[in-house]
Amino acid sequence: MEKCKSEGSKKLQYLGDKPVQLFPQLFYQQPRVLAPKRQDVLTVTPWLAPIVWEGTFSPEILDSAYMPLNLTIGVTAFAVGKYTRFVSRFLKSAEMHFMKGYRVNYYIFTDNPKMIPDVQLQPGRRFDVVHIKKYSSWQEISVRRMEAINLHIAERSHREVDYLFCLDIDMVFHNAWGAETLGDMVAAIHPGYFNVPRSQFPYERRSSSAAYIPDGEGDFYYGGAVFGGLVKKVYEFTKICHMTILADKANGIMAAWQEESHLNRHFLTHKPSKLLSPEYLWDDRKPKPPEIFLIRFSTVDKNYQEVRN
Ligand SMILES: CC(=O)N[C@H]1[C@@H](OP(=O)(O)OP(=O)(O)OC[C@H]2O[C@@H](n3ccc(=O)[nH]c3=O)[C@H](O)[C@@H]2O)O[C@H](CO)[C@H](O)[C@@H]1O
Ligand SMILES: [Mn+2]
Repeated sequence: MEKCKSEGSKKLQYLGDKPVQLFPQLFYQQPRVLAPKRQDVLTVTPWLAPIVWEGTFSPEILDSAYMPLNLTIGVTAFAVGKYTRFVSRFLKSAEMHFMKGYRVNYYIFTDNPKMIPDVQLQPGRRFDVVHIKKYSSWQEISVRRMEAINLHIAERSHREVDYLFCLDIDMVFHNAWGAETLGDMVAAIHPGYFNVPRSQFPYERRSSSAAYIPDGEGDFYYGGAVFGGLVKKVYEFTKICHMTILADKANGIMAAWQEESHLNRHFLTHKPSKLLSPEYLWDDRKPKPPEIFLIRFSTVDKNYQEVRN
């Protein structure tokens, strides 16, 4: 009661006659209804989710809307076994390009906290090491991320972040990744399949799997290395993916591309509200087509055999 009273007695300050500037003045080109910025790529899905491409958005306008919200953006990344070697490059490049000017919490999940390097972070940014067990196969390590992220959101990160991105660690940021990526539920188009008929998507094709997608269905092929959204949405999403993964496990099935197959199955019926173009999930081994103006986040070339054993 006392506390309420003393807070209630705070007076509003008189600020003089200066008009309060609700919207800071910004100068930018008028958007033109009949002159779309990109005509060479799809910029909106049939369910009206934007597809984010360089040239379609203004970082200044977006920052003027999102900065005042004082958001904290979370990142989960797993470094289990030999994948600890990727942490330093990942974090250093993220400090240069990922959500610059925003508060960021990195959550690095590992079986070996001693191997996580101490990377110098910008003010307002921090990282937490989350100790997890190591599963014996790389498939199990990859697929169990859904469960671990889901538990971590419930226990901790739901209180600490507004948005959460779940990223592969064998990746490097090369260019800006900003507020244009924020959305309720965000998926990324896989760099290997943006120009491929859906009959050739590597969806799980066995009807006995909970990740099954029959021929003739599907929108895009999304990568498992990048997804995110409002922390509550990511909680629900990871919960469902973990459940369908467990259902497969009970039947002795591992989907063709592990959790990526389950993610694709889920996004077929629960359409993401925003899509990231392959600028946000690239693969350095691929030649860059002219539609990709810049690469923001890309895989590190690695020796699969060596690093997974
Ligand atoms: C570009 C892209 O969409 N990549 C997906 C693709 O894999 P990748 O071939 O990129 O798989 P990967 O070897 O990078 O494994 C996925 C992630 O799991 C973690 N990890 C994996 C193994 C291990 O021993 N220790 C460890 O920490 C690590 O964070 C890694 O980045 O297929 C995988 C499932 O098969 C995932 O869906 C990846 O997201
Ligand atoms: Mn990867």
